[in-house]
Amino acid sequence: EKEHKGDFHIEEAVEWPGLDLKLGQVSGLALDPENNLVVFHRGDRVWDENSFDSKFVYQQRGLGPIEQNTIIVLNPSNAKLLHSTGKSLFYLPHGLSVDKNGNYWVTDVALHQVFKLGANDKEPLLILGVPLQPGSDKNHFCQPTDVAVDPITGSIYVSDGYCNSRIIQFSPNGLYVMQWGEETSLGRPRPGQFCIPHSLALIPDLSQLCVADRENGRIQCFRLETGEFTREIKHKAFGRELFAVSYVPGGLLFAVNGMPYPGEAESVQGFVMNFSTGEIIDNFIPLRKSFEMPHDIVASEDRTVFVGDVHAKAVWKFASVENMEHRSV
Ligand SMILES: O=C(N[C@@H](O)C(=O)O)c1ccccc1
Repeated sequence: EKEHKGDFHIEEAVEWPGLDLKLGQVSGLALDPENNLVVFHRGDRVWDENSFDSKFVYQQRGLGPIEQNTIIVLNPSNAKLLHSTGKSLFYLPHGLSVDKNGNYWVTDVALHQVFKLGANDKEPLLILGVPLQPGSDKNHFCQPTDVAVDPITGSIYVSDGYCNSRIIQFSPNGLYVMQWGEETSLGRPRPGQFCIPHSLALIPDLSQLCVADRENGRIQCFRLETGEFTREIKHKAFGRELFAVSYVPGGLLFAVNGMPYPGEAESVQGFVMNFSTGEIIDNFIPLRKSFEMPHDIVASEDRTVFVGDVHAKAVWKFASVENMEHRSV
């Protein structure tokens, strides 16, 4: 029995049939208001070293948008397909979140855009950014990675991105409000500096936004209203890269890291943390197959966790189990 603190322990739900869903690269996961699993995937398209030129301009626009439905909604127990949408809209899906009204919010790193889609609409309700044009002003993104909407204020937060180092806040109807963040300078990364802000976890009850600062291998959290830095969560066990974060009300923070660099000790895995102390209380890996590039993580209030992998093209489900010692008393 592996070491873990307290009585919280999760392990793969091996009855979940989501490992062979015949999806493309799985880039984003979210849970909708009915707690169904929403998956954002790339169909037959892949992001590889030929996808962009040195100025971050997408090189395969001649292929046209992905023909398959890139947003699919699954029953969280048996992975049955409930709904799908998002065909002929996207080139390289990346981030996904679902707002309290069930709208899908996504980012596309090839289009350098952010989209709001109604659950049953074909036409987007809102688009931010200029198609296929990278940039770093108020109207352009550069490979935006994720988007999150504050359920209380309706404010929109975008993590921008692979080739920018900032978080931008927009008003509920998409007007630029403010931004914060800067590139990591040489030496030790300082608060508010990013090296690929890669995933967002919005914490409405604490009015904070936490960011997976991917290549700095850390989580940084900020005040929603001001962008003021509140804290950093970083552990040696994360290794060099921290890919994604997800928060569940009640105070647990979930994360996944990256594959270890050659010779590095820290293995690729999921983490469960106590948000207020930042302490790791459990970690987890699949029983079936292995993490290759776990790219997004989403957790529900009953502590069910899903992890999507962009290289394994798989979605694992994890569930919390009673601690074995508990049962013996
Ligand atoms: O990080 C990369 N990709 C993943 O994050 C993703 O696929 O979202 C990547 C980096 C360099 C070249 C090609 C891909």
